Amino acid sequence: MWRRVTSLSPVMSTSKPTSLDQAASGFKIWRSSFSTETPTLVKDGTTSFKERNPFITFVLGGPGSGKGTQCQKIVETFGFKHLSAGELLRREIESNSEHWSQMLNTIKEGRIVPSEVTVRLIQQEMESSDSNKFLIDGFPRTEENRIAFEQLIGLEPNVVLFFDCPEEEMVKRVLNRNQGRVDDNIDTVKKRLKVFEILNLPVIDYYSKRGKLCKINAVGTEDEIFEKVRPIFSACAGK
Ligand SMILES: Nc1ncnc2c1ncn2[C@@H]1O[C@H](COP(=O)(O)OP(=O)(O)OP(=O)(O)O)[C@@H](O)[C@H]1O
Ligand SMILES: O=c1ccn([C@@H]2O[C@H](COP(=O)(O)O)[C@@H](O)[C@H]2O)c(=O)[nH]1
Ligand SMILES: [Mg+2]
Repeated sequence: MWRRVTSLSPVMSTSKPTSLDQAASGFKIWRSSFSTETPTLVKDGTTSFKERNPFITFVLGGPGSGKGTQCQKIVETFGFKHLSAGELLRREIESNSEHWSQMLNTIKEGRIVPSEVTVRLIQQEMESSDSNKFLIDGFPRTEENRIAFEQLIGLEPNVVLFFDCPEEEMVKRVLNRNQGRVDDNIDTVKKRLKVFEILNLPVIDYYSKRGKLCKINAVGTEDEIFEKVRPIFSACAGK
């Protein structure tokens, strides 16, 4: 059972990534079910997921920066499998899965769902996919997310895209999105922007230092932005 342990504001003043992430979710996690050992991840009885040597792209950026829009174009042009972490969580909520109400509240408040939950959902989707090229959109949101992915999946991303967009533009896009999302309102957007700045920017910084970051100016039309994305994948796809 998840239990509310803190409010958002004290979270913002602490600097420890692990407790930050847990507190950002607003819930205590059932740590007992969390193993840090790399699982065998056997897909068909013979090949582990890791042995498939998948090409993994993390797609990061603030709320409304255009991650989903650009992922769609990458899928159409380069045939990747698109996994939106937020979408996977929304699907869990819609299917009334265990903890759906905690997930819904977390999303309404712009906080972060525990890593274990999100990584398991991503893992299931990757393992059951026929594709070997993945766009993981909106994940990792925190340093703890990043570490949990590396430990559970046993892999790092090949490339990390970062859609860099001014806050004013992101707010405008989110408020005009009109897709009925519970977090597309000004109060939640303000919280999501804060969470992005405090928890997600350190992840972006980490990948920048590892030489994996492709920073893209996300201002312009959707097509203009895609023309900056295209060369990143053309190099490996021959298109
Ligand atoms: N370059 C652009 N110019 C104007 N509007 C855009 C652009 N790219 C996307 N949009 C629109 O902005 C909204 C947000 O885009 P999108 O859903 O792709 O963002 P996102 O980064 O996935 O956001 P979130 O993190 O909230 O899921 C959508 O309504 C989309 O149609
Ligand atoms: O790894 C993740 C991804 C998302 N969330 C929660 O979902 C919402 C919406 O995510 P989008 O990527 O914008 O669709 C996000 O604000 C978080 O509350 C998450 O917890 N962990
Ligand atoms: Mg999105």
